[in-house]
Amino acid sequence: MREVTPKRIREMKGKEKITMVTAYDYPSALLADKAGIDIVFVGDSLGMVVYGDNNTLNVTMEQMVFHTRAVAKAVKRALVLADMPFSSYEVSVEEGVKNAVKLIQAGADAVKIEGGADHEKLVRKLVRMGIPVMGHTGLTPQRYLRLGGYRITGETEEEIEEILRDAKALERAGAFAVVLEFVLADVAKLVTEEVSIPTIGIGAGPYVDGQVLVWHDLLGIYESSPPFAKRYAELGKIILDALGQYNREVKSGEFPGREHYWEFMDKEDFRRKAQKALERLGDGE
Ligand SMILES: Nc1nc(=O)c2c([nH]1)NC[C@@H]1CN(c3ccc(C(=O)N[C@@H](CCC(=O)O)C(=O)O)cc3)CN21
Ligand SMILES: CC(C)C(=O)C(=O)O
Ligand SMILES: [Mg+2]
Repeated sequence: MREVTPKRIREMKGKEKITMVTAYDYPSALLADKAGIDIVFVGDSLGMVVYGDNNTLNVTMEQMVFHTRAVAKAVKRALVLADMPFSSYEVSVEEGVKNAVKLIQAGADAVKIEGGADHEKLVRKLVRMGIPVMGHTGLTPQRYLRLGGYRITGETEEEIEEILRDAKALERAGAFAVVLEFVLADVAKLVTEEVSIPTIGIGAGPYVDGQVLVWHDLLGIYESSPPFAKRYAELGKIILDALGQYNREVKSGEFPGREHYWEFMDKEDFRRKAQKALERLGDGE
């Protein structure tokens, strides 16, 4: 059992802000855990930032299982959370349960689903069988086609009602937290006051119980980050500079330098051995 548990996350509401960041591979997860992040999250955003799609709809259970395994091997302290991908839980509660189990068996401590009120039965079932669940409302990227793109939510009475209904349904069904994505800050504040479980915002302002960002946005290695993401570094630029320098040094002969290769000290010794080796090859023909 890792140090940060769903119970601990629940207890942080109103006391200490919850930090969450995505990670999709072993070295990244190692760093996120070392930095003291509370929740290391294998998001289905990997379909976009790792696999190059322009939405998250093609992400498969197989991909989520493989990336979750790599991340779970690295994390010692943080809670490991895995996204349920599009179509892995909508068809039936049975299928949702089977797929959630696959992510848990890959090393996740909890799973996240998009929506709330529509999945109350699934959430209740998972929680009763011992799988902690995080919900997700506001902008739900798996509804990309119906939404016609990614935009802010919570502007109309109907949307505010829908977001509140989702959050309350998740609370009732036993979810341990809920993500509020791209929600007007006033609405996120209202939801945070209305439910007893922590709210974790992304593009939802400061009046929430925690924040989540996508790895590639935070570190500056993705060209089309959402407008609400803060870039804490420009790793893309650093990587580009390093690769450019490598390319130039190989072309010019500067790399490999003397410290990066090994050679015979005694050239006569080498000449004799090489001669023997060449002769033996000749015999075999
Ligand atoms: N790299 C990355 N970061 C994210 O935060 C993220 C993903 N990917 N993929 C899954 C979802 C999708 N999210 C997004 C993506 C784009 C916008 C965005 O750029 N909105 C624009 C308008 C875009 C449009 O017109 O389609 C805006 O200015 O509001 C918002 C949320 C958040 N999530
Ligand atoms: C944007 C976050 C909350 C997410 O669901 C993801 O990264 O997949
Ligand atoms: Mg997601």
